[in-house]
Amino acid sequence: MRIQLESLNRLYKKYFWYFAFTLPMGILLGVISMHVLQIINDALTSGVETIEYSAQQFFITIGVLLGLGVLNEFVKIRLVVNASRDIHSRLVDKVLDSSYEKVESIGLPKVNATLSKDVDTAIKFFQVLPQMVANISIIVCAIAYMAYLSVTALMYVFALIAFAGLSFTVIILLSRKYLQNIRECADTLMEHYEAIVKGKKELSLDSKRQRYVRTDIRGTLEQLRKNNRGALTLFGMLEHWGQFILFAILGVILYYLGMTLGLEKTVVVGYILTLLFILEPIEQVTQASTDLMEAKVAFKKIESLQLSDDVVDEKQEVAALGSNLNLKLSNITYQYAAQVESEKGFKIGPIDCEFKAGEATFIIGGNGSGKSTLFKMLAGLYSPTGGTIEYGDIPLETNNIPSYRECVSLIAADFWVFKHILVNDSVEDEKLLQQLVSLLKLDKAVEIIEGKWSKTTLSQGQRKRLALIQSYIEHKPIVLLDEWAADQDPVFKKVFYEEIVPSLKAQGKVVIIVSHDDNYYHTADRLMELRDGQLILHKNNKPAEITQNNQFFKVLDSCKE
Ligand SMILES: Nc1ncnc2c1ncn2[C@@H]1O[C@H](COP(=O)(O)OP(=O)(O)OP(=O)(O)O)[C@@H](O)[C@H]1O
Repeated sequence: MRIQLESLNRLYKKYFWYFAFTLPMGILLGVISMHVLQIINDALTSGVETIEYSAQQFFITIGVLLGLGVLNEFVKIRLVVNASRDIHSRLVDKVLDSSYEKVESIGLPKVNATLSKDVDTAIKFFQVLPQMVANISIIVCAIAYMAYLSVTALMYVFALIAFAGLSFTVIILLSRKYLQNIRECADTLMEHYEAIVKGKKELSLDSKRQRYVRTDIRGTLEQLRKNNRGALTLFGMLEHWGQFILFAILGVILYYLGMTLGLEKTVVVGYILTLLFILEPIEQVTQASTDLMEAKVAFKKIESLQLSDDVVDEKQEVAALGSNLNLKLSNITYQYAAQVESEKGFKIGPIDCEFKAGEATFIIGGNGSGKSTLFKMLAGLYSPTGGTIEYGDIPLETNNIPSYRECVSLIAADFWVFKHILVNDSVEDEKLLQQLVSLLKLDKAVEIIEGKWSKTTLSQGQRKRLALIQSYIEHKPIVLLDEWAADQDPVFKKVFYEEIVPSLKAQGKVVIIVSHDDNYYHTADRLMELRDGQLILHKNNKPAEITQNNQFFKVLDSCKE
């Protein structure tokens, strides 16, 4: 598949005027630099009309060179820093605007590697391109000057330059494979780093596993070393080969054209001076070609993630679909792609079921039975591969799924607590937030400072309580809780099942909970089981009426006063 470098084209368009300024300016600076060289050469060889005139020419020209060079530098710096910010922020937008399914399938290490490494490499494109154009223009001007001095000598120079150009191209093309491999190794290393940090506990307890992990990482590092060695050897060769060719040209001019064929002294000196002058620009151009190649590989990597290209209006709020509505699944299925070629991927469904507003359904099921998958579908994070989900009487489709998601509050097994607390700007909700914090015994563990939790590095049970508070004060009409109570003390389990869940029901919410707390199954309106992707009804209950005496209702009432 040929990957279009969309992000590069977009940046080209956005910064067209920067390029339109800096690239011709680079050429102009090249021409002026050569003029300086010409003044020096004239002063050295053919003599000058007056010393004053030549000196005046010289100092005015280098003054102009300084002024234009600084101006060009300002524009180049703006181009680089603005483009760098844009690539970073565009990539963040792409991750945010891509579907959950997409980001999940790419995986954290790849997203991390691209955000941290590729962007910085890609930005080299904007750093080196203007410099490269300026250097190329110096080289072109130098060639023109040499042609002016002697066309015959230039033919010899050209023959050697053509040979050098050909060899440069071959070397750069050879390096491409190494660069791609290096980039792949960076992804694998990110995965290893994630594993050794997240799996530190397991590794500390098992030296055999540590040995395996160490061997794996060393394998990747060895791959990286070999590819780095290959790429750096080629790049090093490129640099020295370029220098060698240049000295070879100097040798041909000095010994063959000058001393053997008797080329004029002014021409020989002019050639030698010019070639020495363009030594650095040539080195920079060769270095820049390797940087550009690396930048191109990084841009390709960014594009290959195939993250969303939609431009989402971030200020536009997505309206929720509505509340106090039933959630109905008709013939719903979800099929994962096969992990191994010979086996079929896991399939959930077909499921027919209605979750009523004001009712709590508990779902039980063994490991791998599909509970998390079902929750992701119910939350609108996965699109079912078959069947329809209706909220109220509205079938969920691509155009209304963002509005549906606004109705859902999910605490998944691998939940995340953001520091920023989303709470309505009302006295009642502010009070409710404070009450919830103290009811769930978090007031000693965490503070609320300027609308944020003071910290989120708490125990798993405490973090889950923070997540529950956030979920509660969001007032969303569908609440999905994946084994929320599993990490809680008996006292919090009791508050949860006997007070919080009844209060959510009383507010007319659809409440679905994955639970294995059989002591509290009687508090559910319905107990269902997921078995191999099939949802089976176990029993319908008539849970005891909510007593207005319960502690949580008192808390709610106190907030209303
Ligand atoms: N991203 C994925 N790609 C392919 N298959 C997957 C993916 N995620 C889960 N599965 C498969 O789907 C099946 C159900 O997984 P799911 O996580 O929904 O089960 P679960 O009931 O939540 O399990 P647990 O109680 O262990 O968390 C499993 O067999 C799992 O291997």
